[in-house]
Amino acid sequence: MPQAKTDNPQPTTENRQPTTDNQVLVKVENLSKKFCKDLKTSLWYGVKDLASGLSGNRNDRELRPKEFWAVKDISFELRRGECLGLIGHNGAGKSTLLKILNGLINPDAGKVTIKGRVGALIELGAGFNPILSGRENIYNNGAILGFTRKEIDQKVEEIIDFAEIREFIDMPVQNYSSGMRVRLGFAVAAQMEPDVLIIDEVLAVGDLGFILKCFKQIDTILPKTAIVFVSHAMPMVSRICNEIILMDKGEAVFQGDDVGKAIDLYYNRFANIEQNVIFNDGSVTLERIELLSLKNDVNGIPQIQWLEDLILFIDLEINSLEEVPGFHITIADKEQRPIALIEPNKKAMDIRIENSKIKLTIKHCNVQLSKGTYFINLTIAKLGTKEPLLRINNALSFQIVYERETWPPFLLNSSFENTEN
Ligand SMILES: Nc1ncnc2c1ncn2[C@@H]1O[C@H](COP(=O)(O)OP(=O)(O)OP(=O)(O)O)[C@@H](O)[C@H]1O
Repeated sequence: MPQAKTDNPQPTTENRQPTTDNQVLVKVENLSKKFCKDLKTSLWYGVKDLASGLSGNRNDRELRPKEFWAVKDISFELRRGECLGLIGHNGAGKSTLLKILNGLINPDAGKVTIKGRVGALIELGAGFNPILSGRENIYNNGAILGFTRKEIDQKVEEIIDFAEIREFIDMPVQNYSSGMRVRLGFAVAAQMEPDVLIIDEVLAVGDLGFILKCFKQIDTILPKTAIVFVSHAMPMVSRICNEIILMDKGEAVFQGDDVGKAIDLYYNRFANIEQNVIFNDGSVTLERIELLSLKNDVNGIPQIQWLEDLILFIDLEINSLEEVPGFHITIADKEQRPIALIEPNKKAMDIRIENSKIKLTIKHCNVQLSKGTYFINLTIAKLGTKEPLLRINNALSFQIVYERETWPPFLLNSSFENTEN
């Protein structure tokens, strides 16, 4: 049966390769892992596999009833200085892949070869003995990584300082908060100078101060380390990864160094978000919200070319209103973070009142939002107050089209024109 093979040299700092070394540290070849949806059937298959394994009659590449591929045919290589991001929706197979890399589970097909010392931060608290203190766990983990007691003695203070939990270091880990466990876990994994560092989701549990510290540490060790990083936080992925695999149902649906493109594909899955009326006091009804666009995508989402004008039409039916209301319009990005306000001023806004209707046209010239999907959130309030009449999130989604994939929300059209006096 194929095994996750970990080829660990004696973990001394002397045998580390120079940073310019192009040696492949993680090699994953056609890795597959299947699970069974039903425990009883799974146990039955286990017994059958054992018997057929003995007679050498096992077919690892076929699914039996109730089985599915959690990881299917994944291959990649990682060298020092490379950080691979694994992204995908819940259940895509990311953690299963990490667990195979870390030797926690065996694959059904394929092979993993890892060279050097592996630091892993896979599940919150995994790898820690809950009844031992933080300090004792540092020694345990260090020993598992192959360090001698003397070597750990030299590192332990650095680890405690990095984790910033000195006050609690002699308390049993089971009494730590989740953030404290992550701090200790990352400090051990990253400060032990691993050749390969495997990080699952858990970083998100840390507070911002600690996350920034982790980024700094990752930047420091990356030239000497190969990193595999799983996260749903795309800003984190884009910040540290230079390779990416987008997984879906265990398979790599996108793989390469175009991190922005993979993130865009990931988000496209969630582009069709429905309008969400948050508040409506009944005084106005939204009849139409539309963008002037020449093209729609396959899902009917209007598209605007980068640097084109954004022209927005809003028609309201007045039910009971004494004066023209104020319009507050925000643009949110794919993660629903508000990234821009459209402040309708007299020049860019045209308001017409026809019978019982308000027709508003807003024009914003030369849109410099970068390629991707955005959402318009609309609040209509009494003029000069914040008292809302109607609030709708995702009133409209639209796409900016451009050939360049960029992660930041703005791609500014910089030029030296008009800078000279
Ligand atoms: N031990 C197991 N037995 C049976 N099924 C399992 C087992 N471990 C994981 N699975 C299944 O394998 C699939 C992949 O799970 P995995 O945890 O790898 O996904 P993931 O991409 O890490 O998801 P998330 O983003 O939610 O963490 C899921 O359908 C999950 O239910």
